[in-house]
Amino acid sequence: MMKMKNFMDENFLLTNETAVRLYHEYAKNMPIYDFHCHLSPKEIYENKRFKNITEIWLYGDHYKWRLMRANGIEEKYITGNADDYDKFMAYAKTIPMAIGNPVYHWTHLELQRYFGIYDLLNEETAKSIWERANEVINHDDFNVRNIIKKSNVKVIITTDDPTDSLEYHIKLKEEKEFDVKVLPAFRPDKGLGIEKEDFIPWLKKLEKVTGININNYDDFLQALEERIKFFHSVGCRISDHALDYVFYEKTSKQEVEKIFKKALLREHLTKEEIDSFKTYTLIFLGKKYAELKWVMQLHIGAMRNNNTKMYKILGPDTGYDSISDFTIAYPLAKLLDSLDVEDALPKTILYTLNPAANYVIATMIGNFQGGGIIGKMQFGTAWWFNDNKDGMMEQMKALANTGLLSRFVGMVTDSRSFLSYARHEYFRRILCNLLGEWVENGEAPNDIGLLGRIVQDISFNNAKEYIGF
Ligand SMILES: O=C(O)[C@@H](O)[C@H](O)[C@H](O)C(=O)CO
Repeated sequence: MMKMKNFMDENFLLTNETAVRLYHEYAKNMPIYDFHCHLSPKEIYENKRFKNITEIWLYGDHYKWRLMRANGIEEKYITGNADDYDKFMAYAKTIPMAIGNPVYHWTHLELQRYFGIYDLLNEETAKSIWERANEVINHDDFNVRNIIKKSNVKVIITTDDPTDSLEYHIKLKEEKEFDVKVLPAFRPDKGLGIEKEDFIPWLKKLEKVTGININNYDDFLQALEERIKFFHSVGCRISDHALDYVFYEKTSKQEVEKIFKKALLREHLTKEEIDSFKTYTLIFLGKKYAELKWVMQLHIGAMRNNNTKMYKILGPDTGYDSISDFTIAYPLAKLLDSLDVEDALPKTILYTLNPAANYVIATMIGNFQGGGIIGKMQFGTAWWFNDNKDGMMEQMKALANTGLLSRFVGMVTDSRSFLSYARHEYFRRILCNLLGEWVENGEAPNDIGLLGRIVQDISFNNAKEYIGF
């Protein structure tokens, strides 16, 4: 008779002795290097406190919002004006129905790690958990900076528009007593969105922060370069691009200059013109990133804001995105090759939202490794709809089957919630179990020292070496 494992105990997700050793002896106490998230540097600087568990959990997390909607919860209890206790009760009603979803695990991991609560969250336990969690939250020492330090986070890299003042990154950098590095990532999506309604208004913001009047494409590139230099001066060493589809159009600067002029006049642009602008501009930026030894992140394959009605009410990043199924291999190879052929391809992390493209990405990075840089090209961690047990396993197995899992820069929270650092624990448990299974099946040597080093490298060391700081 097989012995049933206890629910989410100290060996959660660890199914063999080697995995248990790898997690508890090597992974568990490694610090966190979270190089992609959407946390507010302002809230870190101001050392934000929270009024209750609803504010922490439900004010910004569209992962939870999607589950609540699927459970028939009315929007007023999700993003609407219901009171916080009623929102929490609605969430407590949803969680028991979310078994199998990573949010079910994350919810209970966060209750355990940050509140010492080991009960299951459901309608019966909700009132008690609300009271006990809020009692912890109401303590003076329950603030953003202590959450970060308790989570053993050493580096946080946020997601920042080129026109951002980076005011709070600069203020945090000047503070010596808070030894966690909070650094910006250069995310110029709005600068590549020439087809979007907010492109011209965004150019006005770019003009304002740079003092450069943008009357032509050269002015535009000069302004972008100014902001890259500014971000670099504040400690930025990484960029980030959301490529909802992968574009590539062979073009010339002269062609793009004409396209840019048309955009300034708000004239219609063809798909070919839009993609020519995006291609040339991304290649320009990639060269700048390479010059500064920055990392370039490409988040590929999201299909965003699919619900028109709700987008008009709630705006972007509110749980109405999904996976697109554009083919990416050819344009992505041409984009990367256009940089590589000029020895201007920066260290690059490729994320795919479509897991069907896992092996496209895993094999693509092998086309451009080299330059004496360990893991120059990276297959980014299972992203968004894939940051679950299956998705993480599949991404790591694809990487292992085609490249070097040992050189992987590992997990990111990619979150808007300060309690999401439990996702690193979740990932590390899955990683240790994967390696442990290989050992127990005789597919990997029982060399706990070697495997332990690989686990610690993937958990922290590789990202630190790859990005810096
Ligand atoms: O950076 C992105 O494009 C995504 O991470 C996006 O922000 C999404 O809302 C998210 O946070 C997924 O976890």
